[in-house]
Amino acid sequence: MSDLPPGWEKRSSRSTGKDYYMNLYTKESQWEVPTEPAQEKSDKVTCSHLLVKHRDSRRPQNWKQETITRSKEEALQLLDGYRKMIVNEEASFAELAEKYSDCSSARKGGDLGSFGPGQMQKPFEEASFALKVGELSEAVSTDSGVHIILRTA
Ligand SMILES: O=C(O)CN(Cc1ccccc1)C(=O)c1nc(-c2ccccc2)[nH]c1C(=O)O
Repeated sequence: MSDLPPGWEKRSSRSTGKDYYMNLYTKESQWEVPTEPAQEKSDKVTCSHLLVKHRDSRRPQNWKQETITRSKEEALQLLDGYRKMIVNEEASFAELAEKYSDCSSARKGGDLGSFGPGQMQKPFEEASFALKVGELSEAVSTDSGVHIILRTA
């Protein structure tokens, strides 16, 4: 089968038997074969993230006013579990970010909107700009904590 862009997979409709395509990360589905977006040189990306803070985070407190005492190792293990649930389609990115992210963007399912170079901490920016649309990052560490990032546009 021809390669599909990251996150997409081919399904066949139970009712009509027709093939359709589902994006595992964004949960969108469509009849047309998804193609790589035109490689426009836009200097912005749109991302969502799930932040797990730890006791060495610059501000070890979350939007629920809880003080964070977990170690970085524990934070990475938690994050790995969330990433597996998303990739295995046990939950959507937005659901887990809303429930578990220590960032105030949790209330928006982790959505950060669009940003250009120079706006985010360097490790976060580099990871975000390396993602294709629909792609989910591995764990990324910043002064705020550890993150997984989903590029949505
Ligand atoms: O790093 C710090 O000294 C404190 N911060 C920065 C911050 C604090 C409140 C709102 C937004 C950003 C955070 O810890 C933080 N960083 C983020 C963050 C980091 C990278 C990308 C997007 C958000 N969110 C938060 C948060 O509490 O909600």
